[in-house]
Amino acid sequence: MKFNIALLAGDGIGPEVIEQAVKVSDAVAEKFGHEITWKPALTGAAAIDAVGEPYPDETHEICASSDAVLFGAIGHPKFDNDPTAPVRPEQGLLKMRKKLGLFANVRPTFVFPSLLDKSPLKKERIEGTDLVFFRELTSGVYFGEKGRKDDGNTAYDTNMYTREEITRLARKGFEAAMQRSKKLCCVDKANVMETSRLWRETVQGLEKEYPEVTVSYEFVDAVAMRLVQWPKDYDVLITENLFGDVLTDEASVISGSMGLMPSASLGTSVSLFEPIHGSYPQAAGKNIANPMATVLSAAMMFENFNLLEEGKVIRDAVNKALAEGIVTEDLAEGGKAYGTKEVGDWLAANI
Ligand SMILES: NC(=O)c1ccc[n+]([C@@H]2O[C@H](COP(=O)([O-])OP(=O)(O)OC[C@H]3O[C@@H](n4cnc5c(N)ncnc54)[C@H](O)[C@@H]3O)[C@@H](O)[C@H]2O)c1
Ligand SMILES: CC(C)[C@H](C(=O)O)[C@@H](O)C(=O)O
Ligand SMILES: [Mg+2]
Repeated sequence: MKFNIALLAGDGIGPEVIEQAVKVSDAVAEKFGHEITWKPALTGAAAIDAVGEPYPDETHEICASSDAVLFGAIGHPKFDNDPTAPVRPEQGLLKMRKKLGLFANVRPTFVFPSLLDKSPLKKERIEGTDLVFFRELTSGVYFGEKGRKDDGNTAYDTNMYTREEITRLARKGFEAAMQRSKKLCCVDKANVMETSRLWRETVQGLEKEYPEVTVSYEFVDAVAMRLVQWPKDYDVLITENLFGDVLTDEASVISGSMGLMPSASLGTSVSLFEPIHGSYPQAAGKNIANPMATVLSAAMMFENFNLLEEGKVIRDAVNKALAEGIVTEDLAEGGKAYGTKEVGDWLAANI
């Protein structure tokens, strides 16, 4: 098959981890006889520096006309440390998600057998964990009205959801649950928030369409605790934008590192694949960031094209690297730490 893939490297470690994912994807393409044409485009702080805005129209055109988007990470301390900056890299990410209609962010959490003993969590608690978050990605408090009043001394962000936005995300969760263990957890704060009560009401209304799926409704604060205490109790979780953002970073402790967590953002047209981590500015240019989250995002990209064997060879290579200790410093624990590039080279050579 022939693919055009938009390549948005972004900031910080973005270009370094993207380079490895490209290398590994090219190795997969060569092995299976595919042809990938990469379409690099600007985003994040790099785009602000170059053209004054974080998601330029030209980048959008490239994304919208490609078969998929592979995204690194955006964000730079010069913006993080300046709350008054009028334009921010993160605005580009949100604009991109909205304009591409990427309403469902799929964030799997699973354990790697060779890392079980390295987790700060007890092995018997996490062994066998295999859960997936469906995080709503284009609405909620991220996109509601926000601003300042009282001469700048009062700030507000509005959380807002429509029944339709909840329904389309929840359906993705129900459908995934049907393919898995038929267990769905709706994570909300319905004891306090009206938006969460609409989530609960809407999901309850969908239950009759999926009679085989057992649905539980849990408050987000309790899930934050139970997720690391009894992760195996969960299978498919659906939740709003902000709760999903927070809980999925927390879930990275179960897998072993932020540098291992991939995601797929799905919507109405093109799909996007990105690690859940950020631009990790402390590591930028040092060749120490773990590229596996981005490499595994590329695996999700192949799988989304229904190229399951292609996805599997990437996963097998990552598992082999972890088992053989070909890891970056986040997983080295005093042992030998390989560079970002060396891990990428190893993975590509083992495809
Ligand atoms: N999707 C995105 O592009 C995205 C996501 C999150 C944060 N950000 C941005 O990134 C910048 C930094 O944010 P942050 O420090 O809160 O989050 P971060 O995810 O960049 O880093 C948090 C921590 O996670 C670990 N980590 C992250 N990626 C890693 C990797 N590939 N290998 C090894 N360890 C890794 C590191 O310990 C790091 O200190 C900010 O500007 C933020 O807005 C962007
Ligand atoms: C950078 C930020 C806007 C983004 C989010 O909150 O969605 C990030 O944390 C993520 O998880 O992709
Ligand atoms: Mg996040």
